[in-house]
Amino acid sequence: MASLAIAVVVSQFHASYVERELAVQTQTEHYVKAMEAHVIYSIQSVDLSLIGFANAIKVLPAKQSQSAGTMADLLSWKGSSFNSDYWITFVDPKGNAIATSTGDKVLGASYADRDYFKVHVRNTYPGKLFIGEPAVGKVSKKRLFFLSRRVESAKGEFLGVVVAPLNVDRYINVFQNSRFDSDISISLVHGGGKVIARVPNSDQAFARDLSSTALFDNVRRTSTGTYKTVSVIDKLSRVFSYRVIDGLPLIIVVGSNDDETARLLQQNYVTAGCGLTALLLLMWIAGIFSLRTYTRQEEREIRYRTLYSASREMERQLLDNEEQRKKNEESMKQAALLFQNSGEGMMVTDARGQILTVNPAFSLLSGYKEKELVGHRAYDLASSRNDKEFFDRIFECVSKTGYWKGEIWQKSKDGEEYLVSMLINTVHDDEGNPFRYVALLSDITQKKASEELIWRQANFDALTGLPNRRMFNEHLRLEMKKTDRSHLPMALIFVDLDHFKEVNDTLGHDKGDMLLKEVASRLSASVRSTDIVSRLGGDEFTVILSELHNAADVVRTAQDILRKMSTPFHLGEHIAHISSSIGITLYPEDGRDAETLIKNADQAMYTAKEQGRNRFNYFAPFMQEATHTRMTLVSELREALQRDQLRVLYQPIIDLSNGAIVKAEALVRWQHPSRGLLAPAEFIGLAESSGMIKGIGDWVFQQAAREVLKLQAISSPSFQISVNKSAWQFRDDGSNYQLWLDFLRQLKLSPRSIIIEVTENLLLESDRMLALQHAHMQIAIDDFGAGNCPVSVLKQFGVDYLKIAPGFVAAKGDGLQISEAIIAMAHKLGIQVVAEGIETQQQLAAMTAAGCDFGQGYLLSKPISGEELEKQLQKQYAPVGK
Ligand SMILES: Nc1nc2c(ncn2[C@@H]2O[C@H](COP(=O)(O)OP(=O)(O)OP(=O)(O)O)[C@@H](O)[C@H]2O)c(=O)[nH]1
Repeated sequence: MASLAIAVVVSQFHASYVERELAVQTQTEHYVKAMEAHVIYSIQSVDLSLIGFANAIKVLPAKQSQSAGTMADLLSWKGSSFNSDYWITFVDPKGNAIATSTGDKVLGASYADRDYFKVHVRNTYPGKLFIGEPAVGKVSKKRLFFLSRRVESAKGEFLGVVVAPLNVDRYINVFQNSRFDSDISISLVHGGGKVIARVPNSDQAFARDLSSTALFDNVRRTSTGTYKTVSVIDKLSRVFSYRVIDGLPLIIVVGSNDDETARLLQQNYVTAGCGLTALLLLMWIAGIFSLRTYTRQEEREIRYRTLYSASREMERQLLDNEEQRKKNEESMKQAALLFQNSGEGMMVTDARGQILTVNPAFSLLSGYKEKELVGHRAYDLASSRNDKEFFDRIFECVSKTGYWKGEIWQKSKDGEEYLVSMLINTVHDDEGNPFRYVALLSDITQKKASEELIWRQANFDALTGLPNRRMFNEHLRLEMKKTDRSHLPMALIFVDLDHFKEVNDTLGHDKGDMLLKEVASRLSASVRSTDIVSRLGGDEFTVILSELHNAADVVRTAQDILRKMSTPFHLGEHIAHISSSIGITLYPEDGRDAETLIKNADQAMYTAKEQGRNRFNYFAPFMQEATHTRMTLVSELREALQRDQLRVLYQPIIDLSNGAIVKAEALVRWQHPSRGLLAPAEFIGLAESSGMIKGIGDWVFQQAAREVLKLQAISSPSFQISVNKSAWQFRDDGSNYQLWLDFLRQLKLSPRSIIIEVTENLLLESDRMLALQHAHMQIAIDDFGAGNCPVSVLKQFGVDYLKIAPGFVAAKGDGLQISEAIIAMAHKLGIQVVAEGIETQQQLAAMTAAGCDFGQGYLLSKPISGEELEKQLQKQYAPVGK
């Protein structure tokens, strides 16, 4: 029983010993992990600053990276965030300290012999952090170890080394505070062998070389482990756990004093051997002891766990930090890459606006190389188009918000101005003062130009450059508002050219365009610079006379416009004579809104046309009625064709030699449901202006063709009907000639059955007349003598008939002589002549005597229906016997 009890006690104490040894090992391992986390964390945060500086120096212009002043500026910027644990020094390529973040005078101190400098000269750590051996600082006399990085220019040239000396006291304090047991030793050892920091005995241990101790025997075998040895520093036997920090030349070593374990074990064995008598007592004591041991162990266990979870937390933070560091490093690299390769121009200035650096895209944009710009004021690059107020506004905005975005005209090296969209951002120092301004620029000259073009096209008339209808509407509303404020009336003037289409018809569209341009400049010259001239379209212009002080100004302007429009227009080799009709309305007198004013001015203008053109008219309420009638008539005319209200009447044309009806002129009439039979003069103008003339013209042509078929059957195949074609129809694309010919072919009618009556002026539209001639339709010149057609043109176009204007036919004396001259001339040219408007026997006799070929007029016959004409022809051709 006793031996069993002893065996139980011994085995219990042995188990307790093993457990304790394991516990000591676990404890040291936890320490190692926790301390490692702390060291890595601290080194990485210092390294981030080094990377930041290396990158900042990299983008500095070459001259500045060698300037102690600039470097001191740059380092001192961050200086405030450093505590006394570390600082940063920039060492030039020769090893001389140039500047330091503490602002200390380090000039002259040479670090060329330091390992952390030499490795970077040899470039054995490209792009990597180097950790130098611990040493006492040359100037500070503190115990330090060193982190350093090589600094290169953007082109890879060696610019120097940034070094952060770290005060080892920082680690000593942390290690000291982490120890909850004075048995424990914690050391940070440099990979080269020298102790950086150790507790306890920090003074003795600093820079002590451990490269030939058991630690390095173990380290050379494996990067982490546990071993037992007597410390060379304090001569105590310890269980040491160590770990080489991943990727860094640093080793964390934690030792636990082994003496207490040995002593406990020995004591337990002796007690166990004291005999059976003491067994129960022993068991009781041992029970209490082991309870105490367990209690102590439990306490420790809790502390280990706490420490362990702290170390895990640190590990986690470390991982996060590592990620953050990588991200930061990456984003710094990307920022540098972006700066160099961005398509957008970038410029960095100091707080006073002096350029520090620009990127290649900026050089491309401005034409200046970086070195030509550094040190100059950013302001100097702006074009003189921007005035001082503009810059004042920018500075005010930047100083208030730190930010400005807008468009600004710049001037390139070769003097060319270009527009950029610019974004200015401020970089502040740690005290919140502006430190740098970063400007991003992109050239928007082209974009702006095309936007402007689009805007111009949308708002201005391409031919004259005047505001178009859209812009006019905007101006009108604005001017009305102005009037509301100033209480000075405004006049809206509509100007429409008289018979402008004849210019197009006779001289061609190009000359018409020239005339419109000239009209635009004459109108602009008739008004004040504050008045607005617009072109609404076609030959329709408007003038807004704003803020009128004197009502007489409107009349004066209208008269001036009338005079200027009736002054001959020199269009190349031609001279055109036109006039204009003007409508005037007043705001606010005649209408309160823009639509009403526009309608009023249009009505007044239309009345001026009706009253004989070349005049101006003020709007009066009765005009509304007239316009209303006109509008109604237009909509009724639209339906007239479908409702079969149009009629064609035929006025016989007599062969003056024998009195026979040999031809007829087709004349259209509108059988209006309430207004009776309307003559062409009452609706053809409307048909032309509303675009209905083509449909009506085609319909008349078809009616005439059908009728001539019947009339030829009754009389002779030579019977002809003439149809009038208005100038408007000739301006059409010409495709309807083909339709007409097709129609004649369908009816098996010769093209010669139809005569096309045109005015003299139309004859000048040569190509279309030739097309007609080609189609073998005959041509008659209507109202001959009223226009100014050169005789040579008649011959040139193979005109078949001249119709003498009724005015000459009716006239006696000179008028008769003119008719005789026309007849003689026509006959010489092989052209036959029709006398129009014969109303009396005398006129008939005179024309017959003058040798005129054909006659037409009320004396001979009024226009009659197709059936009536058929009857008359039947009578004329009835066999003589009947
Ligand atoms: N050359 C030219 N002609 C145009 C342009 N725009 C419209 N026109 C023509 O301008 C003419 C305007 O015709 P209207 O005002 O109806 O007729 P008008 O001959 O001036 O006769 P009234 O106004 O009744 O005196 C039409 O023949 C259009 O084809 C243009 O840009 N250039």
